[in-house]
Amino acid sequence: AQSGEVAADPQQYDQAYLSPVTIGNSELMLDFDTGSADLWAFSNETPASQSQGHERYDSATGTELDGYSWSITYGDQSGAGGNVYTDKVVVGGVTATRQAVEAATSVSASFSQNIDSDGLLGLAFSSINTVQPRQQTTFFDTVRPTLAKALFTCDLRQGDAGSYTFGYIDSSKYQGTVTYVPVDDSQGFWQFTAGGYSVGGDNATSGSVGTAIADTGTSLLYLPAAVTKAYYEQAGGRYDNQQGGYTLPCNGGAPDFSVAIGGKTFTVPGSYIAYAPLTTGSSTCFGGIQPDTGIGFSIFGDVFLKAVYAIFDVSQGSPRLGFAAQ
Ligand SMILES: N#Cc1c(N)n[nH]c1N1CCCC1
Repeated sequence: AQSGEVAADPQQYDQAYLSPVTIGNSELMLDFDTGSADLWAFSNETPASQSQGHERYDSATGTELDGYSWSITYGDQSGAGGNVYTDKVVVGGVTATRQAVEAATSVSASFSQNIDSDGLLGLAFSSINTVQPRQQTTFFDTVRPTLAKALFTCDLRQGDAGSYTFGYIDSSKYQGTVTYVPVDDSQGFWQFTAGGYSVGGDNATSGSVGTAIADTGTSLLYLPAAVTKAYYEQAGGRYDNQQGGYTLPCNGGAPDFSVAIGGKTFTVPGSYIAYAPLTTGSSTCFGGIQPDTGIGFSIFGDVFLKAVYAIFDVSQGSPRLGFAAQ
């Protein structure tokens, strides 16, 4: 049975985390994304004008799936599309011998400009993979029958290298016990229900967050508008229409944010919520908590995930998420 571990290296401000993946004879840095289900890469088929500075997958090592294509648009309106091959993919020593690899023939500007990232490795459910005419499986779903345990874990850190593991839980990476909650995979996401919250450690947990997804591909923590408003009232923040979100002082006074999941409380340090200065040297920061208005559910992105050890587990038949304090 296979198991393995791969580093998750943070980009500036922990905007995304990138991990080394070998595809055929190419080694690329991919953004592991539990919020999508396509494994795609810059490739020899991506126009040079769009791929300056990126490592590229050389599809010569793959077997083309004739007549297959893919096209994806993310919530931030970025996107990519192209052709499909099968090839050998290795992540932290875990090998998928015939993994669907989606070679980009076109990528949107934000992908071209982010030269650290050579593509994405989707870890949501394969039901939302975009390959046509026949949907393909994610790397996790491809290797799952060969794994020691049918799960992967995520240990993201603030401003430091974290890791993903496949096939095993590393108990040295968390403190205390793991709290598991059921996952509703009907929309293809790692969707769960979050409970009451509190700001700044005041134990009067109020309200309830509700339906949420665990999404490593999203930088911030998107919460219901009322919860977000309550946080910034205590944090001394304000909604800045020009910035398109809440901002707050960078000065280290931001209160912690706590949320109950499975009856256990998990806390995001205030320092994670003073996310990044509006511009270099500014004493006003863009907030790491933003309203989830229009999304349809809350998104527990990297701002939350780097405060916990997360276990994405399908070993029990129906899927579940495990959280433990880091
Ligand atoms: N928007 C968005 C988004 C998301 N909710 N999960 N992953 C995302 N992206 C991965 C690369 C670009 C955006």
